[in-house]
Amino acid sequence: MQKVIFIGAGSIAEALIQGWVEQEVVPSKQIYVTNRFHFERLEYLSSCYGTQILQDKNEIYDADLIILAVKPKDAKTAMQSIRPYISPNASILSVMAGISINTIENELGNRPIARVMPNTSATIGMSASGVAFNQDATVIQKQTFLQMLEAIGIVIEVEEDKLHAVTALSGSGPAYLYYLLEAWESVGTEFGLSKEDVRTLMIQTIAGSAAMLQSVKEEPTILRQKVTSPGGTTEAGIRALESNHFKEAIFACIKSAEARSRELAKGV
Ligand SMILES: NC(=O)C1=CN([C@@H]2O[C@H](COP(=O)(O)OP(=O)(O)OC[C@H]3O[C@@H](n4cnc5c(N)ncnc54)[C@H](OP(=O)(O)O)[C@@H]3O)[C@@H](O)[C@H]2O)C=CC1
Ligand SMILES: O=C(O)[C@@H]1CCC=N1
Repeated sequence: MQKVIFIGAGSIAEALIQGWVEQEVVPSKQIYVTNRFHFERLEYLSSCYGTQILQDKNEIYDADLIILAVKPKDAKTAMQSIRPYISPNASILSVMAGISINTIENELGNRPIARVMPNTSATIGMSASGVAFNQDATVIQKQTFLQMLEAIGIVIEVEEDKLHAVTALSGSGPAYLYYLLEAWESVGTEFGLSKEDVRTLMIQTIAGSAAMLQSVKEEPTILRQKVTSPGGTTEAGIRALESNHFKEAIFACIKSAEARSRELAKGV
């Protein structure tokens, strides 16, 4: 990629920029960023990562790749604002939740489009991303998109409709784990442990459990059974989760997020 332009320079844009710059996927001098009002943010990104600030929309014309990274509610205005300046040769990578490939084609014309759902762990090369392509993306262009996404973590290709579920699971997923850690810290400190000690223990517990799932290839149910001694502490804990409707809460969480992604697609 010679010239990459981010339309929207918020949280996920920073995660992608940091991942791509550190993994040397795109040299920082070839990455341009723009926002609507928040120009200090553009200066912050330049100072941290060496990215360029888009000074004039005419600079969009020779971009090879446009990254759409604005909130879904701002999607149409953002696309309409760049439409007169995009060259027919530019490809699009959109990370906007819910915004369909069809909507992007209607606004920006038929061209290669990757609709991607990454997560903020892209910052450290650990994103879990889903991607769907439009029909204009050639095999070579898909490979290029996939290489960019593999540089910031793992990626799976899915049918576009399944991106709503990917968004609810892995797109939002880091927030659920951070929320869990917040709860563990609250209860751990009730027992007199320091917040720092609880954090140290539980971050390693999350990392160790994830590494076990990746390396030993056993079902989560089996791994759970290996922790759960009959009549022991884990059994008591799991029973409390069940009586407090843990599974129902998780189902409600993912289904609400998936439904919200579908609403965003309709502009609700
Ligand atoms: N955060 C996350 O974990 C993830 C987010 N996403 C998706 O990424 C998108 C961005 O999310 P996030 O980074 O969190 O949002 P942020 O609010 O952090 O960033 C959005 C940015 O878009 C800019 N913007 C808005 N309108 C325009 C416009 N017309 N032209 C140029 N820039 C504009 C805003 O600038 P200003 O402040 O100046 O208005 C802001 O900096 C969303 O669609 C979200 O669904 C996908 C995966 C994960
Ligand atoms: O909360 C959101 O809408 C975005 C999409 C996935 C993560 N953040």
